[in-house]
Amino acid sequence: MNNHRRIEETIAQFRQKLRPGQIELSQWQGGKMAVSAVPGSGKSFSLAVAGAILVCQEKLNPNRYLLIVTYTRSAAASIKDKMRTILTEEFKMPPVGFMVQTIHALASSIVNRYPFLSGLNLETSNLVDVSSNHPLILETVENWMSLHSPAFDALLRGENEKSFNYEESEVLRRESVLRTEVLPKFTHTVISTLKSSGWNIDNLDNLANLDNSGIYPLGTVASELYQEYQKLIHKYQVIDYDDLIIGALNVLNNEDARQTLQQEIAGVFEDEAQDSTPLQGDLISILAQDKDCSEPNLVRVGDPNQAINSTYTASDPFYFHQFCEDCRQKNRLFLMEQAGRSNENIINYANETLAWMAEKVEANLIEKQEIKIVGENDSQPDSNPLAEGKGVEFYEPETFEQVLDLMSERIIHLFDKKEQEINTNCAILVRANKQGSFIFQELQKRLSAYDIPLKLIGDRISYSDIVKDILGVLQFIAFPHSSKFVYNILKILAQQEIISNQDFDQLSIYPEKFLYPTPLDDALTPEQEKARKFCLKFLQASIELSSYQLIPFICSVLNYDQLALATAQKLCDRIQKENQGKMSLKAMIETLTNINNTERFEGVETENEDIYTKKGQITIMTMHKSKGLEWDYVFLPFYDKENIFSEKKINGSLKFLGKCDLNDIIRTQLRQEIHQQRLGKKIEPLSLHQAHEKAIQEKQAEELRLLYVAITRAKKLLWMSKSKDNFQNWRYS
Ligand SMILES: Nc1ncnc2c1ncn2[C@@H]1O[C@H](COP(=O)(O)OP(=O)(O)OP(=O)(O)O)[C@@H](O)[C@H]1O
Repeated sequence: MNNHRRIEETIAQFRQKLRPGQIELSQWQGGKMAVSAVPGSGKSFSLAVAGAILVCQEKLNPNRYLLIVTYTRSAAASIKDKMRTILTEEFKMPPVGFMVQTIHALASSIVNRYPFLSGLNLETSNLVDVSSNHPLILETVENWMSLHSPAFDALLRGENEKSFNYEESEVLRRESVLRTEVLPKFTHTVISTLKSSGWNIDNLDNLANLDNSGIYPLGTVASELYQEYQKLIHKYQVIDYDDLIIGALNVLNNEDARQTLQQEIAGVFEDEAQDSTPLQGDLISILAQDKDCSEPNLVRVGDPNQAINSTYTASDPFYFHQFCEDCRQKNRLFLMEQAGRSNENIINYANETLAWMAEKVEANLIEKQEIKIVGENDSQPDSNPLAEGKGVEFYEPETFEQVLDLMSERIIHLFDKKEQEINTNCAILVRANKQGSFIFQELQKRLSAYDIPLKLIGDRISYSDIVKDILGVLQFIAFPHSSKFVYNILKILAQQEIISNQDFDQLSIYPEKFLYPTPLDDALTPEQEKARKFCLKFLQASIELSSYQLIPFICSVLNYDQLALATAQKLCDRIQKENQGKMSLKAMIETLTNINNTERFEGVETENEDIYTKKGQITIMTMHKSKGLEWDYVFLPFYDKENIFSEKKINGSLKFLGKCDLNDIIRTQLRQEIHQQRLGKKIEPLSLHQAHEKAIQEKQAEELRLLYVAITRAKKLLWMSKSKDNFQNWRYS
């Protein structure tokens, strides 16, 4: 049989295994296509199959290849692996003619190829991963506050400006709240929303439009913060992740470079398209453009109901939604509705819950979709498996203690059978990390007589967090009279769950009073006293221990796990090396500040996703982390759909700003402006009240989508419970 016929036959065999939606994807030959898919329908699986078919049919090669773009490294690795296997084992072809990259790896390869056109210099600049507590953001806030702009004064005066009389301790308190709690998040939102949409620093004046919409000139605040941030980016010669995308787009402004890249790229497939930002969408659209065709060779695959990062990152499902609408009008929208992951009862429950969710929030925030079971001859092994018990179990005992008892009993029953221990896996999914550590401790006690491995996946194991924590403690030791450093250390202790979350602004305004109160000062509460004792413990250690022992001591107080301790040890070695063996407090702070400000950190990731889903193991992790994964049994012990609609309480220290969360307001207002600009429409900016209402809806919808993601991870059993004394206040922590 000749090679061509063999390939055609293999393609035909593959297509027989595909489901509706997957087939159309595998038949794609050019132009725009949108695929909206339900959870577990095989998005990554079919992208890999369709990709391999295209590579073989079009004889793609390193000079003209298919580009597949994803948003996480693990997804990229998994698709790459699948495509290699299909090409080599099924098609007996070399694994070439395609490239799978995360969007940032793609941007960086373009910038590296055309450094002069990008406007960036990756050789001399460090790449920084900016979050709201990154030093660049904190310095931006600090610099802006020291400008004393009228916009800052408006925030300081707060909602009831007439009753504010600039009394010293209240000014200090409000400044501290703005500096530590409000402005870092606000700044991060502004920067990431504006930069990721390509809002140029030259047209910041347009932001003043927003100022008509409420008591605070938020547009002016946003514009001033953006300028301060950009000054720092240039001062420190660093590049953030949005700069990378902007750099790649700069390259594509050059006609020669653009045409070269477009000629190389036969088409672009995008996975998880609901997670993209406007400029990321622009980048792939331009790369996918074919010179002979009016529209790009672009396939975007996603699930609008799995958009779970859009209220705290710049990713915005609005654009995938628009793309789908555009394709729908041209009959180029396809649905992947069949999913073989879960038992039918779980699927029915997920569908009912989604329909209920769609009723609860505004249209477009929840996509009405229905998961269908796969056909009889489906090729997925053990598709829509038999249920364990009823498949869906729901408990509502009086107390959370009873929830823990019920959950332990169920787990013991499930894992008691020897065979199952090896062949099945299980996850307990929680909303917040500290719920996870609490459950972990409680289950350890209850399951101690059984040999059932429990694995707690925490979120705080990244290298950059460790650097920040140690630096924060050392800065406090060096400057215990600084309100800022006292505040930081209290935050670090609370994050590590060593002390409880309290009003840290109040404690840190006058550090001396807090650390060394006199009998005339107000007595501290037991929780405040505990926080004070930990601070003093660090100060005491700095006197009693040698500087070589200080970092290990800090790590032991912060309860670091083995992985974090190993990282801390590496840091000590690095500090020693950079300071010719000297480990003075000053040297440690300088080195760590430098690392923290300018370096890009790869977390210490010895863990890959396989350890989350290991057979015979019970994994405890957040719902956010569970996206893309699946387990035989899934437990949701904090399940409470109604609770999502209870209004989030405003922290007492923030009350002077009114009922609205300024971070949510600015995100909503900016997004509306950006959406309008992109659609070429112009409407009045949202008022403060409208933006507040809209932000609440968006947050609730995202909480619902998160719950939907968690529900759809289960294959054979979905176990849910809510107790009358549920930990309501844990939900948003
Ligand atoms: N046509 C098919 N034939 C055989 N197996 C399939 C088929 N489609 C999907 N699968 C299998 O279904 C499972 C789920 O696929 P995949 O992980 O790609 O789903 P997904 O849509 O990305 O899920 P999620 O949205 O929940 O992340 C995988 O084990 C995959 O191999």
